[in-house]
Amino acid sequence: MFHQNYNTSIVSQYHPTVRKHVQRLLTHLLSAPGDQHSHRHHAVGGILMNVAYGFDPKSKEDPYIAEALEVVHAFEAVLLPGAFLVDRIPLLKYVPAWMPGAGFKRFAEYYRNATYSAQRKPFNFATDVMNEVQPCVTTKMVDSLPDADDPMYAEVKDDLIIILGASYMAGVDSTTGMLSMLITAMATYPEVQEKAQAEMDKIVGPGRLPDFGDRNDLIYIKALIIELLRWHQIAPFAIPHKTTEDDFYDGYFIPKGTIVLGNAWAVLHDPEVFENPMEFIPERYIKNGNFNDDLINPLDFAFGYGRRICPGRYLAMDMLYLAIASILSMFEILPPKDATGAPVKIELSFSGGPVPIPKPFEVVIRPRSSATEKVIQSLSE
Ligand code: HEM
Repeated sequence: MFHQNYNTSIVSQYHPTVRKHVQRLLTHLLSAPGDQHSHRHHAVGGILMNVAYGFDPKSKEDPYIAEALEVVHAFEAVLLPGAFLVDRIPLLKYVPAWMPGAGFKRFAEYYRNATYSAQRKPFNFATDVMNEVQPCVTTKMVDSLPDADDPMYAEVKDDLIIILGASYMAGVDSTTGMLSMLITAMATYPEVQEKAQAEMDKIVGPGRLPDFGDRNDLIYIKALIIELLRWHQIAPFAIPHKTTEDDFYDGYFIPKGTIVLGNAWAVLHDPEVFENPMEFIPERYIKNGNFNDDLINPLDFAFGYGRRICPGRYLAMDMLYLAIASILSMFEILPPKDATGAPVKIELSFSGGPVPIPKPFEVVIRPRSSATEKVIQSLSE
């Protein structure tokens, strides 16, 4: 279902939705730049909900989003190795839920219910008012469900509900996190920002927003986005995989059932391959004015591997492209200043665990000129 609805040829159908939410993001950044983190989060969440369920969660307090986020954050907590005592003392699996040490059982029970509700409510809403929501993955997939009296109906419908829920839950913090990296990189490397904006001015011009049709001509922006995925990964070890059969790799025997972690960070920061790997240098991905295909491409690592590779990667790349190109064409991003007026270096801090999400940070975002301010004002819905 995921690959069918989020594959490379389908995601262009979602461009109007991506465009609408990115434009709303720009107007929010203009009117309340101090809330930039929550604006980005809301824009990405809006796209994912819109694509999956066909409704537009305009308010940041949308109850479906609030419920889903609670589950997202619990999921990120449980991915932490050793988050629960039972990880270290497996015998605790057999004690009753009320006993000390069995907090994981109460946690699991609470979040099983919360997940059930967060997945079903938006789905039920969309299917209850099918004629009012926009065509979306739900409306399309409900049509392909078996008849209600078919013995497979309940199981297939349940799978659909879970997968639709996963699209929001897996996509929102990861994509917003990459946009946090963008803001940090731009405030830290002003010369990169200037080059990106110079390209934008040359190819797009000052009087309009960039769109998907400009993508192939924006070589520097492409290199910048690829460098962003190399510089910081949102899940540097992906999700732990388990071997399904005995294997040999590079002379090592790997028995069936081994937990394997792909270390994207090590590959993408190898000083033998990438000069100054900790620095943000989009130019490394440009050769003779074209995109440099000779270098290891982070797209092969930042979204995981094999059968479990991120199925939302094409939509993620479309969201990143339009949000990044639009923000850079309209806004200037600067580091905050201290009491003496000196720029303060942004030090990113991350939520712990295998999916390290950047925490909100202070930054200055303002329109590049009165011309870009007018373009944004003209977008008001
Ligand atoms: C820049 C943004 C994103 C990044 C960097 C990212 C990265 C990843 C990574 C590394 C994995 C683990 C893959 C593995 O274990 O091999 C993953 C899994 C997943 N991602 Fe993404 N992702 C992003 C956006 C999205 C979006 C927008 C969606 C939904 C539309 C999504 C849906 C999923 C799902 C459902 C899985 C679990 C797949 C499975 O276990 O079979 N992701 N993602």
